[in-house]
Amino acid sequence: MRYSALKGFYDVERTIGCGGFAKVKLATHIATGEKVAIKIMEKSVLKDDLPRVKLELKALKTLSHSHICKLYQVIETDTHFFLIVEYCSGGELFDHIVEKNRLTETESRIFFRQIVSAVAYLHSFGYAHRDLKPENVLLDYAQNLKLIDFGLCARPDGGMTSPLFTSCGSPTYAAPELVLGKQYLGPEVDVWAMGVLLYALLAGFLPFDDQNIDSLYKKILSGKYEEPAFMSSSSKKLIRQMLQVDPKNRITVNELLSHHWLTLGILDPVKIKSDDPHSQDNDVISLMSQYHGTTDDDMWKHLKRWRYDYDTATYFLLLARKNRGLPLKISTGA
Ligand SMILES: COc1cc(O)cc(Nc2ccc(C(=O)Nc3ccc4c(c3)C[NH2+]CC4)cc2)c1
Repeated sequence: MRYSALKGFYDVERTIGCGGFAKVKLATHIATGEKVAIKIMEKSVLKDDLPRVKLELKALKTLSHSHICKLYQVIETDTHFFLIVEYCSGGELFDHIVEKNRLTETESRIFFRQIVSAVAYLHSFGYAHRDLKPENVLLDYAQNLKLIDFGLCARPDGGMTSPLFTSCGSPTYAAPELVLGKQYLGPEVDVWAMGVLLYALLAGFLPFDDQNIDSLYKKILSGKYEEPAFMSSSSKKLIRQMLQVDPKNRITVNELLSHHWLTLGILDPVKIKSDDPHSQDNDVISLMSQYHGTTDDDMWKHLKRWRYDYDTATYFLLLARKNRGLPLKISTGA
């Protein structure tokens, strides 16, 4: 299908993912030649899910973290939403686990620290992801972990206190209180899902799995799962603390940050460090101001409105190129 809104700005290539009401295409940002992913959503299909898109956009525009997939540009037409985001060339963490059968405790620790850092950062803004599953955890070119798909994330008014009613996310990772449709508070749901993720990293299969949805729910509500013999006792203990049926007994994200299993071999607790969301980079600014035939000051004034338009994408993508030690260039694509 031709997307005229992208014409001249992005060369759209193959489909790399398709979820419920969205399709994700690989594309090239013409001005910089950088690869991007474009999440395409048809408004007619979205219908009453439209507020979720608005909520995700609001979240993504405030979030800037090395382990959260970056938003570059938003294009809205009468019929579509286009989210231009960071291309995670390593694909899904899930495929990485399957390929290696299961990961060692050290490999799992490295990935899990990144997940906890991203989720703690998200929670510090009062958001909960609520759909943490291996398919929503991608890898970039350097095997850094990237959280994606904040379509279900919630920022209930008044931070995390107000209960969220909508049951959402995929059942295999759904916490018991979600399965019961109980009033629940976001953060604990993410801790349960991270427990399922850590189990999948270490075991290579899921703690609760069943073809039949009712028996899957029964297993989740029982909180009983197999503890493979090859798992270390400290790993088993940590997973038990995360897969507590009663959310009140579950370990919190903050306790995870300094948990000995996570800090083993690394002195400091996991940092929720976020690279400065919108730092001013003068090399990129001067290249863009030359290209636009304007002054550095005016270019920065224009950029720091963070409109998430094509110039915002060009700025972020040139910054990404610079961080990869590549030469900076802007071309007309002609
Ligand atoms: C903020 O980031 C978001 C937000 C959102 O709502 C959805 C996404 N979705 C993405 C889905 C996939 C990719 C992606 O890059 N997928 C990808 C890349 C490379 C390969 C694969 C998938 C699979 N085969 C191996 C190679 C990027 C964003 C992001």
